Amino acid sequence: MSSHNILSIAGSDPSGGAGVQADLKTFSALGGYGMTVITALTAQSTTGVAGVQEVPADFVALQLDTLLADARVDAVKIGMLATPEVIGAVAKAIDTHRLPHVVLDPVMVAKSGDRLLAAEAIDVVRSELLPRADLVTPNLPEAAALLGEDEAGDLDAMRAQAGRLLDLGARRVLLKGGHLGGDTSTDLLVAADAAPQVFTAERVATRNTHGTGCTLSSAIAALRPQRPGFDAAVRDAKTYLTAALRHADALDAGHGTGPVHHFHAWWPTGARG
Ligand SMILES: Nc1ncnc2c1ncn2[C@@H]1O[C@H](COP(=O)(O)OP(=O)(O)OP(=O)(O)O)[C@@H](O)[C@H]1O
Ligand SMILES: Cc1ncc(COP(=O)(O)O)c(N)n1
Repeated sequence: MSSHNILSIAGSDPSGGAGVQADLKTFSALGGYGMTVITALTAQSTTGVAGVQEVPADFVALQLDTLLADARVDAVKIGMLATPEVIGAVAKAIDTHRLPHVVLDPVMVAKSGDRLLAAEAIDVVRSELLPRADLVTPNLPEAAALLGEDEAGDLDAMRAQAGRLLDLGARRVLLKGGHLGGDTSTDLLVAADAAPQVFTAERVATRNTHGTGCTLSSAIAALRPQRPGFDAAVRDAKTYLTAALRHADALDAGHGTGPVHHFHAWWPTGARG
């Protein structure tokens, strides 16, 4: 079988831990062929974001239309979008090119606390992108911002908020519980037409968690064309992320919150599909 083309629409992180750099490493490790449309440059390291240079929306549209006039895309991961105008360009491309398996990571704030999405753009993510995504993967602060509510503090509150995100028009929601703390890290997958599923992994004792959200969403996009449904793709993506976290301390990529390790030798060939 020919390989799958996986497109990342996201920002650039020079430190290689998040953004399109993390996405490409993930796609390759999981057997996909990676493509990118870059929405913003960041000046960023493991210690934080020094600046953001947004790409004009019409140039994001030109990147998308040029690529998609030529190449088949089998799944899409959307990350940092920066402005309402860029969100509009991406929403239009999803419709025009009928993009399949769209995984939306609604990136708002970097782990370092720096803003990666204009505050006024949250309404546009809710109205333009949530209904167009096949799966949206918010962390707890992002879910709270999309709903205009306080952050969930336990699994019951996560269930309720995930349900309200479906009410807003999302097809499927993977609400990530990484911010809850504890010995395990638990995420909740809900869909309008299926029973909720809980995915729990050991919490890896590392400070190197830069790009965990980027890695999980791009692993889901890479695996979805190789799996029968999103539940199997999410299960295996979480296994991949947990292994990448376990190997993170082998890297020496800066002095702050370091990246996870996309070292594909530990990912069994059979699991690539
Ligand atoms: N220390 C850890 N050990 C194992 N899994 C973790 C750990 N930290 C986070 N995770 C998992 O990583 C994924 C992303 O976590 P989180 O909820 O922190 O999302 P995020 O804040 O969007 O990530 P990012 O800050 O990279 O955007 C989730 O599946 C979460 O359960
Ligand atoms: C370009 C880009 N995209 C996404 C993130 C979020 O990742 P994190 O929350 O781990 O900082 C980031 N820091 N930079």
